[in-house]
Amino acid sequence: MAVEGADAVTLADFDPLDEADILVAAARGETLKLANQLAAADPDMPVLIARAPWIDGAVAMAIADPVLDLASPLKGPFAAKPITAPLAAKAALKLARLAGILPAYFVAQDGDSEARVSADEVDAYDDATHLAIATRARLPVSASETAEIVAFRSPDEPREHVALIIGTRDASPPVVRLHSECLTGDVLGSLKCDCGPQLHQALHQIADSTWGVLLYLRQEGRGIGLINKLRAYALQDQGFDTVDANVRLGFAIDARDFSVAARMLDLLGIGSVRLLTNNPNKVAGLEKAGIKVTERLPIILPSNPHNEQYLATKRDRTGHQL
Ligand SMILES: Nc1nc2c(ncn2[C@@H]2O[C@H](COP(=O)(O)OP(=O)(O)OP(=O)(O)O)[C@@H](O)[C@H]2O)c(=O)[nH]1
Ligand SMILES: [Zn+2]
Repeated sequence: MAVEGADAVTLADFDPLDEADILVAAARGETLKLANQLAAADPDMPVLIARAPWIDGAVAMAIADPVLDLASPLKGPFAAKPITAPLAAKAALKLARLAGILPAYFVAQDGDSEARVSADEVDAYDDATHLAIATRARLPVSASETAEIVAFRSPDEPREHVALIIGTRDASPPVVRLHSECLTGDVLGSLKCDCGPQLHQALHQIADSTWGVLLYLRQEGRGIGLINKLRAYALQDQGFDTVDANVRLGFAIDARDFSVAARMLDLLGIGSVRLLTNNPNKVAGLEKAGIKVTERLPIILPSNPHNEQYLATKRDRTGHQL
């Protein structure tokens, strides 16, 4: 049972004897000073924290959520236990990322479960090959009155992605922008990142070219979801940068999978692109998934006092060419 989803009633029902251990990401185990214990030494493995009598629902939430570290310094000491089902433990952490919740669970060994899912099924869930074109329509936008929108979805995944095609298609490689969803930047005009201005600049750069495509990918928060991104923002308010905030939460620095974008391009019949990005990982991700990147086009916008540090971190720690 997800720690963040438990309340007193559901937890008592799930774990009447208060003996469920707690599974967290390895990075969280490190913050909790468990990494030097043998059972928690593998940095690729989640960590199983042995349940102690003083670990109630509130303490479990403090274990799960690093944003609470300042307000409720953790008690401890915590003891790590060996993980008997490592594939299932890893799949559980991936499931948390897909669901946009904190990677922390109460673990009961036996008992009834509402649903069963295998590690393979979790892996297959976001497999980009399941994506198909659902529909397409004309969509005049401010950057181009003749744009066309194409929507994509896969049978199990509720988040649909879209492509906006601008200009007149010919045999030349289109200018392509992979834009990852950012509700705060795209919709609310957040100054903490560069997403909103990049989105509009990209649409205009595409409109100025012969033809191009903007892929709007539902990868909010670099793939960790809106609420976890806002938790990362709360950690940034405590002094951590965007990289360390993700790691403290127990996620990869960048959890996106660009094979989704490659699949969308493939379905549109596009095999080579001129990619608008400063992020070498986007180039590598597309190339690895079989799309040829003939050219990388920079997309640079002026910083503001609120995103200066964020952009510097992108340049210094995640290899962005800024
Ligand atoms: N986890 C997390 N995600 C963030 C943060 N700031 C912005 N994002 C997300 O980062 C993504 C924006 O990245 P992009 O602009 O697509 O890509 P990029 O890696 O910066 O590369 P470019 O193509 O050079 O812009 C969006 O999904 C945002 O929601 C943050 O501090 N933490
Ligand atoms: Zn943003």
